[in-house]
Amino acid sequence: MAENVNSRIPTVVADGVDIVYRVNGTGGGRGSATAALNRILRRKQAEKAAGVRKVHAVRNVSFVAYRGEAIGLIGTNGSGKSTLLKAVAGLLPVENGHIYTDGQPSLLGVNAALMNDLTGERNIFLGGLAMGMPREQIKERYQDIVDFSGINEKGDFITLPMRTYSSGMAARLRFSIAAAKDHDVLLIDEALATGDRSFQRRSEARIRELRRHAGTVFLVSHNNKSIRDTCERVLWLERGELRMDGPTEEVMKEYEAFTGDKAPKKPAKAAPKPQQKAPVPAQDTKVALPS
Ligand SMILES: Nc1ncnc2c1ncn2[C@@H]1O[C@H](COP(=O)(O)OP(=O)(O)OP(=O)(O)O)[C@@H](O)[C@H]1O
Repeated sequence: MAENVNSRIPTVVADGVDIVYRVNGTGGGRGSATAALNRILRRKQAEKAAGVRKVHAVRNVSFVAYRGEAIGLIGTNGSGKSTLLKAVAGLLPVENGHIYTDGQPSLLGVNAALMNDLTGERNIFLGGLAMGMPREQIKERYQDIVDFSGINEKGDFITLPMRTYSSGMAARLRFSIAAAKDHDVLLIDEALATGDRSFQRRSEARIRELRRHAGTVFLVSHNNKSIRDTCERVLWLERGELRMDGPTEEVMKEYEAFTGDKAPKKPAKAAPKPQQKAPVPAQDTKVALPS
């Protein structure tokens, strides 16, 4: 019953959010050959080309997230998932609309603070401090973080600089540091994609735990299984717009039909499904992948 009450407490409210990137100097550097070429080729637009180009990454997105929810954010490449997360974390301004958050959102908490030239060990302290953990608490949780990350499974890597880690190892350490703290709102961008299966399982279990501690978790992933295993609600963004917001299975079915992922694994069993595949609009698929 207590959970029911908790689940009605809003933690993130996005109200008609637009996010626009402004890219400077899309015409090339002032004196560069590219700029000169641009002027020749696009005389009329020369001024425009030297100016600012806008990328409208998120369009009129509204949703309310509640305490205790784990919400998956899905969508094809370039659909605005990371952008929306950054805005919820307060790292990007919104052009129109508002984002309200209750508590401190952490975009995997420590990305910005970690330093490649420092050892994993040092980075655990740095990341912990950046998330506002007291030094004593970091010391207490240090070994758990190392064990969770699995960095030392194949040798004493935690005492080596982070630049010597593979991208998967670095992502695991980042997630492990971030997950050591109970967050009000934890925003996870693809962290689970880089780890191996056993790390993914540990991470998923930890996400479930974080939810129980009354936080809200957002998970961006292209791994549909991770989304299904971790989230009970999914927001589907496409070309910056919120296409669907609903229970995981409902949204995933539509999304997989859209991306064509609903590959018939066992044709014999798939017999009744062609009906669902047929209504997928062909144009949608065509416009879905800008990058
Ligand atoms: N720093 C930036 N400057 C300009 N445009 C950007 C910037 N970052 C992202 N974009 C653009 O914003 C749009 C949304 O990008 P975003 O990274 O949010 O998508 P995504 O759904 O997270 O993609 P992916 O699944 O490929 O990671 C894209 O068109 C992208 O080109």
